Amino acid sequence: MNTTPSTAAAAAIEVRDLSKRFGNGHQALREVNLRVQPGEMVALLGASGSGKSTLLRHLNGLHRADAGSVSEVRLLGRNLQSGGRLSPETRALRREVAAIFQQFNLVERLPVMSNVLVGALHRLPLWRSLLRAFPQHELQRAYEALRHVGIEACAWQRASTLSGGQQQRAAISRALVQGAKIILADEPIASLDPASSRRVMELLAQVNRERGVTVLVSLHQIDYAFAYCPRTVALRQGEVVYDGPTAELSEERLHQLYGTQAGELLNTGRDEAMAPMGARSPLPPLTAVPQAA
Ligand SMILES: Nc1ncnc2c1ncn2[C@@H]1O[C@H](COP(=O)(O)OP(=O)(O)OP(=O)(O)O)[C@@H](O)[C@H]1O
Repeated sequence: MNTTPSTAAAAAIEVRDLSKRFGNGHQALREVNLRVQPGEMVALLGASGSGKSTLLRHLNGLHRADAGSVSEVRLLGRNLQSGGRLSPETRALRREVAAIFQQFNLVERLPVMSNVLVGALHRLPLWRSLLRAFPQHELQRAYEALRHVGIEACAWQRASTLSGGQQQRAAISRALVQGAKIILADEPIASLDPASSRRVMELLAQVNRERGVTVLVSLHQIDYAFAYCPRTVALRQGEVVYDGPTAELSEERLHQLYGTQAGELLNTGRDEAMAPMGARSPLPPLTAVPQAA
């Protein structure tokens, strides 16, 4: 993937001068500027509390920037919010964006299949979406998406019964069914074991590679960024302190950028992130999952 932004095409994600001070006075983001081109897979790296979740939430309108500021967030060339106000396009734009956020991922009491079919709701006429009357081809698409991520056997289980890794895979199938052009994933591998982490990252990378979906994924540790994301944007105390090729983020550089916090981003199992997928066969191509119209 290209890591050098070109100015010609509309960016998938464009953030200008984004600042956020919460009601308690805490400044979580400071004049963040970011441009992500369509088809990029970018890691958003930072120690705990550096503003990763806050930034991602601004990108789907869950948070609004400081009122009256000059901030602007544009997705796919369209305005999502500016000056702390959501644009009338927000709703339409949310259909193009899949958010894989831990707290809001799945409706736990509903079956996995119902959660995945939520991705298709925006394509249905009102009466069908009110009655949750999904046409056969949408059911088929949802089933194929679950099959692709390897959890079709769980289709009719309550979402609450899935493991953490399976829940993330269900959320990725929902993104496939939605036909999202952008995936925002907020620490999708936090608290997963290495094998599940690799599986989730491989799936995100595959959707990026084969469907051209732009992926912005927040990560606590650099290892998985090295393995899967050509570009890294690093935050420290709400500021972008690095934006460039992940390969150039050496351990020494991280120490320069983060000082004592660098240990939080390093350590861990680079070997685990880089390890081959083991005896399991590689992921089949995504062609089995029909594209959303
Ligand atoms: N609603 C809120 N009200 C007040 N402060 C908040 C709110 N949400 C986040 N913060 C603060 O803003 C800062 C950035 O938080 P954020 O959750 O974005 O960090 P993060 O990089 O995602 O951290 P982690 O890796 O631990 O998830 C933190 O200091 C946090 O306590």
